[in-house]
Amino acid sequence: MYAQVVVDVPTQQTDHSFDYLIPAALEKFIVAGQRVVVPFGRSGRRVQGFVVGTSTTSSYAQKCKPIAYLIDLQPVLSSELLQLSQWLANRTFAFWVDCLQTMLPNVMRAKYSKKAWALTSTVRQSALFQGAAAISVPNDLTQQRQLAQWQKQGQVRIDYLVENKAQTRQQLVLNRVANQDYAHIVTQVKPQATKQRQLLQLFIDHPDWQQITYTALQQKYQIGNSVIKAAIAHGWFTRSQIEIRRNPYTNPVTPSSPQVLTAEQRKAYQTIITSASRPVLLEGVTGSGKTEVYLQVIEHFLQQHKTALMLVPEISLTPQMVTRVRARFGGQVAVLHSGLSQGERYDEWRRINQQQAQVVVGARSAVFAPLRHLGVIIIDEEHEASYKQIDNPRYHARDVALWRGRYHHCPVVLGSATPSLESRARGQKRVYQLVQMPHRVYNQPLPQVQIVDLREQQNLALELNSPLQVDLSQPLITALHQCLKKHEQAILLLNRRGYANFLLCRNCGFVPHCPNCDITLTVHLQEHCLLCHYCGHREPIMKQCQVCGSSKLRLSGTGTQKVETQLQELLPQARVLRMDNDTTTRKGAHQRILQQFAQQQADILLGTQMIAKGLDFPNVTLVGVINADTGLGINDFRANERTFQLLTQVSGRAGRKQKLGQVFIQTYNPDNYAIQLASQQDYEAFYRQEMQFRHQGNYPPYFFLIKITISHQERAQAFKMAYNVAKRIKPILQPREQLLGPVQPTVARIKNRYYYQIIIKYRHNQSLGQLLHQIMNNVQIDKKRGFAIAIDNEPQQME
Ligand SMILES: Nc1ncnc2c1ncn2[C@@H]1O[C@H](COP(=O)(O)OP(=O)(O)OP(=O)(O)O)[C@@H](O)[C@H]1O
Ligand SMILES: [Zn+2]
Ligand SMILES: [Zn+2]
Repeated sequence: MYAQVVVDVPTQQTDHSFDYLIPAALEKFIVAGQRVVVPFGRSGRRVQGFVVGTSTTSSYAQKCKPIAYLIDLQPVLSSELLQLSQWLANRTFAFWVDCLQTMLPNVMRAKYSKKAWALTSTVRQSALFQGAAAISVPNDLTQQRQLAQWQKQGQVRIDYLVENKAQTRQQLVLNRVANQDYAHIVTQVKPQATKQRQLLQLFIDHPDWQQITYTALQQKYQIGNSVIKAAIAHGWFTRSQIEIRRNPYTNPVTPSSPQVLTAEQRKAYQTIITSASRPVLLEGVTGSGKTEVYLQVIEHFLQQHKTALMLVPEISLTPQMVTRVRARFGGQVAVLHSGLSQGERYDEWRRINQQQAQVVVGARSAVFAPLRHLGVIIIDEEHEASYKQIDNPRYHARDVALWRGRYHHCPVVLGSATPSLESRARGQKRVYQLVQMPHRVYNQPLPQVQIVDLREQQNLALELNSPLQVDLSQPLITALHQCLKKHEQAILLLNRRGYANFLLCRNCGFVPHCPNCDITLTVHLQEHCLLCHYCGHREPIMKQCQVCGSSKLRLSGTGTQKVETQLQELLPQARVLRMDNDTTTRKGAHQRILQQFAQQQADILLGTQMIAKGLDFPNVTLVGVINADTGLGINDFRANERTFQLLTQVSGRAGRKQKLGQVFIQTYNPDNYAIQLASQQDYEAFYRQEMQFRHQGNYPPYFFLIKITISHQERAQAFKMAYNVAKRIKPILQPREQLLGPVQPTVARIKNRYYYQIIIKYRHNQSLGQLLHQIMNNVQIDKKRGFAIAIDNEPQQME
C-alpha cells in the first residue's frame, strides 16, 4: 500500500504529493486526512506531511521510502476539506501544504527541532556538549560549523525531530474498583490513619461516584498525594487520566427564546431556508433584525439534525453577537477567534471535529471549521475587509463559504446593511438572491443625521479668536449636553484608518521615521515610546529634535486620549469610557468596557472603528463622528465605499429601540457623495453612484483585480524583477484589460526590503491564471537570490 503525502516543504518542486510506502504494521491505520512524519530529500530529514490519498500501486514503487510514524490516529481533515485545500491553493496561488495547514488550529503546526548526538567521548567532553549525550542544535553559527565538521568526521549524528505542540489538558483521577468492599476495608484500617479512613468513607458515602479528580480530593477534602498513592498501592483504587476541556466562556448568559418575526423578517427567513442552490444576499438596514433572522434560520437547520456556521468580523470586537448566539443555543455553540488562547482554540476545534458542537461562531479562519452535515452558512457584515486574509494563503472567507455551500448544497447567507459592491452587483444579476429589509424592527425611523462642516467651524473659531484645532464642534457639544441631561448615552467615533499620532518639530518640521521602513513612527503615550507599525522598531520619545536641537517637539494628529481630555474639560460631569488599542490589550477588556456601558455606568463611549459595528444599546440616542474624512485620503478605489459603510454602520447605533436617534458627522468634505449619502443612509443611491465610478475606472465589480508584489533588499533588483514579470504578462492581456506598474507602494521599504507592485485588471482571461502560477514558481526558485513574490487575487487593500 502507498500513501500520497503532501510534505511540509513549501517550494515549487514539492507542491504536489509524494508517494510513500505504508509499512505493513500501519496498513490498517492510514487514511487520507491524517498527519504523518516522513523522511524527505537526500538527507532523509524528517518532516511533517498530510496524507491526501492511498493507493495499492505506485509508479515510483522502487524509490518509495516508508512513512516513519503517525502524528494523528484519526484523520484531522475530512475529504471535503482535502478537496477544498486543492481548490484554495489554485485560487490563491499558495502552496498546497500552506492551505492544508491553514485549516487547522495553530498548535497543530509542526514544530521542528534538531538534536545532535555525540558519537565519541571527545565530542561528549567538549565545551559544547559538556558531558551530555545529546544537545539541541544551537542557533550560534560558529557552534553550528563545529557540529557540521564533527558530523562529516562521523563524530556526531544530527536528528530531525517533529514535535506535536498540540496538548490536551489532562487531570489525574482516582477510580472506584468494582469488586472492592470499602465498607469492609475501612474496618481493617488502623484508627490513627484518619486520612485513609476519610478517603474510603467518601466512596462509601457516595455510592454513585465512579471517580474523583485528585484536585477535588486535595482542595475539597484536604486529602494529599501520599494518602492517594498508598490507597492505590493497597489495590483499593486505580488511577487514570481524563481530559479537561478549557472553557473560554467566562460570563454566564441568560437564555433567550425566538421572537415573533416581522413580515419582512419572515420573508427573509422563508427565502433563506428554501434557497440551497443560490446564495442569498440579505440587505437589511441597521436595526432591521438581521441577527434574529440568522438565529431562527440556524434553529431550523438544527431541528433537521444539521449544523450551522456563522462568521462575524473580528469576533473579539463583537462579544455582543457571541452572547446572543450562546443565549439561544447554549452548549451547542463553539466559538473560534483570535481572542482565545491557543489551547482554548484547539479544544474548541476538537469539540467541533468530534461533533460535540453543532453551531460555530467565529472570525475569518472559522470558515474552515470541521463541521459535518452543514445546513447553513451565514456571513454577517459580509462587506468587511477583515474577511480577506492579508498573508499567505490570501483567501477571502466569503469565497470559501460559497465553495462549502456548493459542496453541501446548503444555503449561504451574506448579510449586511451596506453590502460590498461586488455582492450587491451579483444580487442585481441574480447570481445571488437579493432580499431586502428596508425597515427597522418596530418601524422606528433611521436616525436623523447632520453634517457639520468643519471648514465653517474653523472660520467661526478664527472670528471668535478661540483655539484653531477643534476636535469637537459646537453643534456636537450642544447635543452631548442635551443627551446627558436626558440621561441618555452617546457613542463618539474617532476614525483612525490611515491615521496616526506622530511627533513633529514645531521649529523645523522634522518628523521621526523608522530606520528600516519608509514610514513615520507612531507615538504610544502609555508605553512612552515611538513605534513602527510595520516592523515593530521601538525607541524612546526624544526630548530634543535630532535636526535642529529644539525642544518644541509636539504630538500631531487626533488621538482618542486627546479627545478624552477635551471631553473632560468641556463636559466635566460626563463619565467617559475609552475603547481603543491601548485600553483593550488585556484579554476580555472589550467585553468589560461594553458591559460597563450597557449597565449605564458611563455616558459616553469614545472609540475607534471597533465601536462602529454590531453594538445594540437601547439607551444610545446620540452618535458623533469626529473625523469622517481620514479614510477618504487613502489611495484606494474603495475609499468611498469604506467611508460610506463606516458612517452608515456607526449611525445605525443610535435610536435602535423606542427612543429617536441623532447623528453628527464632522467633515471637511461635506459635499463628498459618500458622506452625503451616508447621512441620508441611502445605500441604494450610493450603490448606483459608486457603480458609475467603478465602471469609468474599470474597477471591480466590472473587472477582476490581481495584485503582484515583488521585493528584494536592493531597490534596483526589485524593480528589474517586477519589470520582467510585467513584460511577461502584458502580451496575454485582452483588449481593455490593463496592467498598471510596476510602481512603488506608498510605503516602499519595509524591514529593509524594497517593494514594487503590479496591478492587473482583467475580465475573462483563460491563460492568465496559468501564467501567474508559472511566474510564482519561477520567482520562488529565485528565492535563494533574495527575491520574494506575493500574488493577491482580489486584493482588499491596494497598498
Ligand atoms: N421580531 C422581533 N421582535 C422584537 N424585537 C426584535 C425582533 N427582531 C429583532 N428584534 C430586536 O431589535 C433589535 C435590532 O435587531 P438586530 O440587532 O437583530 O438588528 P441587525 O439588523 O442585526 O442590526 P445591525 O446590522 O444594525 O447590527 C435587537 O435589540 C433585537 O433584539
Ligand atoms: Zn527641529
Ligand atoms: Zn519599521
